[in-house]
Amino acid sequence: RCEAVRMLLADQGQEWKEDVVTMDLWQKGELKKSCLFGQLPKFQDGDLTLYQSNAFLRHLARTYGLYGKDQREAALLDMVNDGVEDLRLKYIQLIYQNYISFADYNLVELMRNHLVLAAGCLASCPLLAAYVERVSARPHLRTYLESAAHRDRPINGNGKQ
Ligand SMILES: N[C@@H](CCC(=O)N[C@@H](CS)C(=O)NCC(=O)O)C(=O)O
Repeated sequence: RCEAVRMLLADQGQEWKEDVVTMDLWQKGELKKSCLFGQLPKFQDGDLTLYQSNAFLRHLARTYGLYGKDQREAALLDMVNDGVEDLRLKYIQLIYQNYISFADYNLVELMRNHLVLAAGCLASCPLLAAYVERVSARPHLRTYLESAAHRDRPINGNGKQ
């Protein structure tokens, strides 16, 4: 949420000071209570305190002349920035809530079965091989895949593998 602000400031030749909040401190709850919407980031410019990262960007855009040349351009820039926010919300959903679907488990299971038959069978498909590795390395899944419950279970009903 802060990186676009850092990028804007860096590109405008500005310096800034950061107070990095650790998870331990945040989980104590006192800081959260002090935040206007119960969330970070918080931005301070002199005696002006802001919450909401898009408000930081707009404030800096007004400060550094990055908000278009007139009200019409400002309206168009708001529209674009709101579109970026919509995209960011989808990205956040992907990363924090919907990172893997049921189809991934199904595909990875089938690919792993092929690897049992022929360990090098994905060698000519490096993206697919890396994907299977990546999904298989998810901590809970990895624990299960390495367990006897998984390793010792026959894959095919006719015993071939
Ligand atoms: N709309 C807010 C979203 C802020 C936000 O999602 N903050 C998260 C961290 S990126 C947060 O404080 N999470 C901890 C919590 O909600 O307790 C913004 O753009 O600044």
